[in-house]
Amino acid sequence: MILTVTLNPAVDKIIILDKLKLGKLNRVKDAKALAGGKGINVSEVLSALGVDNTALAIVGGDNGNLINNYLEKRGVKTDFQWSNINTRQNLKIKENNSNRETEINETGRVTKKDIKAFKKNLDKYLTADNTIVLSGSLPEGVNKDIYAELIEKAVTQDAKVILDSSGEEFKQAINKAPYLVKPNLAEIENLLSTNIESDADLKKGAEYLLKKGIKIVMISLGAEGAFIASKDEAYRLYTPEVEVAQTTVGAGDTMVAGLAAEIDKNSSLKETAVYASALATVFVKSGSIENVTKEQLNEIRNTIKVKKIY
Ligand SMILES: Nc1ncnc2c1ncn2[C@@H]1O[C@H](COP(=O)(O)OP(=O)(O)OP(=O)(O)O)[C@@H](O)[C@H]1O
Ligand SMILES: O=P(O)(O)OC[C@@]1(O)O[C@H](CO)[C@@H](O)[C@@H]1O
Repeated sequence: MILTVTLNPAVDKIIILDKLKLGKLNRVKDAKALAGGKGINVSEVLSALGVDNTALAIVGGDNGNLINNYLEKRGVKTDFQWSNINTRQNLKIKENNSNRETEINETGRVTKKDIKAFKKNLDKYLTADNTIVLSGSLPEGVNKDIYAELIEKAVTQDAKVILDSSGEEFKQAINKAPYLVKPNLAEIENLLSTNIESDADLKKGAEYLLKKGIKIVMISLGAEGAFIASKDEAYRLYTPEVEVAQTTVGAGDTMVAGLAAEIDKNSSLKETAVYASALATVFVKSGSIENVTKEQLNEIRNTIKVKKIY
């Protein structure tokens, strides 16, 4: 089974307007509030695909209730730790005239008690049969080594950990050898303090992570596609150009959902990468995975070009 962990979930408030006028009154064309946070998005995609999974998260207050109800309506299985602190709200501003997206994410906060209870609950899921997705930033009140600590525990139970994080917590976590990491370009550049401009640079970046004992490295490159590597093989994937239907927010999470689904099935590295890339691209093109048909997914899948690096 697949489990997703979101220590810092959010209500995503999406605001759509023609052009954002800073320092002026702006009237919005459309607005909606969705359940968000990276692991929760992964669970939503998996559930829409009919892949068995449970979303674990710390939630609280009215925003926690909104997330809970939203997921319940969509048939997403959850096992939430309830906090006395209201879950954060993240603002996403989409400008129709330019397609520019501006994200304003709150920090989020939990107590030591929330974390202790969450970890205790998570322990029961750490078994060899499970694939565990650790995703997103950490709220205030959580130590930066928490992902490292959770990976260390999962590894001793032979659970496979997929990690999508950044900053200090990412740096600490990679030393505990999660099964797969999915940095985007900025995250890997930041980790290595270098610019990545070529396939050779991508290969070097992936090698740095593989040497730590990580089995698979998937580097997502936005509209440019992705790069995947294990110690035995590596591929550069070129995805087709598509028009952004709504927003690219959540494209990375959709890719992680695809990776988790394929890894849980023990698919080949190439098939895993192609499926995850196709899913992310079809999400960008359609605005959601909910209404995507198998035919639409296959159409994108067949247009992805794959170059073998080694
Ligand atoms: N503009 C785009 N056009 C086509 N495909 C895209 C676009 N943006 C993202 N994708 C697809 O989604 C994948 C993940 O995107 P990206 O590298 O931006 O991840 P991310 O930064 O983790 O995303 P997120 O915005 O969810 O945090 C890409 O590898 C690609 O397959
Ligand atoms: O602040 P974090 O945890 O880094 O990212 C949170 C977030 O921006 O990521 C998701 C999209 O990937 C959104 O649902 C959510 O608002």
